[in-house]
Amino acid sequence: MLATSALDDTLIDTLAQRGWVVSDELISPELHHGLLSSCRQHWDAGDFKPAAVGKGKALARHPRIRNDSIYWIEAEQAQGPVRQFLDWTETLREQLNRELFAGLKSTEFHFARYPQGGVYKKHLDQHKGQAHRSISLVLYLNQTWTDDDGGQLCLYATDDNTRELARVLPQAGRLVLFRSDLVPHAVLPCSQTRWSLSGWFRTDATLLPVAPL
Ligand SMILES: O=C(O)CCC(=O)C(=O)O
Ligand SMILES: [Fe+2]
Repeated sequence: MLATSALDDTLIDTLAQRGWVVSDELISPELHHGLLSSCRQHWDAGDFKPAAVGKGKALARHPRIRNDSIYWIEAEQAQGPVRQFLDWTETLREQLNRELFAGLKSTEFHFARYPQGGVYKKHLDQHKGQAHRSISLVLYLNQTWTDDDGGQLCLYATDDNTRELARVLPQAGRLVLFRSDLVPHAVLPCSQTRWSLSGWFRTDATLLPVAPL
């Protein structure tokens, strides 16, 4: 398998029609191992910060809503597996623009670490009144994960956010794409440290100087 693959027609159609899609085939084991190493190096270097919720003046830590820590990837300095991943997301952005929606202009990605007991309560990734985040991407990095470890990503219906559509186990190399504006989702409590790489395809070209989610 190549280190990374393009989305095939089925994945593209599913994303277009259903608003979310899961694939275990897009990122090679070598690449997600490399990303996990890089993620852990940033953790060991003390680069992660507790994640906040909200925006602008309302931005604050709410550990009962989410208690992960994140490290925003600096694209200009990215090397090795991170560079390879970011280059792939550029190809993906072009593919999504070509085959689905025009107008994805930029991306942003962070590593995330949920401690034991980590959660992220139900939310949408698009801030109210700000349509910049269009497609969300999550790639799971733990090498082993079983049902007993919890930490599933729960996806809910757009028209009824109490109706659960799927529970995605955060297994190594599994990648989820979903509409940031339409798919409510939550991270269920996990019982081992949970590592991931997540980010957004945006419809604006440059990031506003605000702290993201
Ligand atoms: O890690 C996940 O499964 C989802 C994380 C999430 O919802 C977010 O960072 O906005
Ligand atoms: Fe989210």
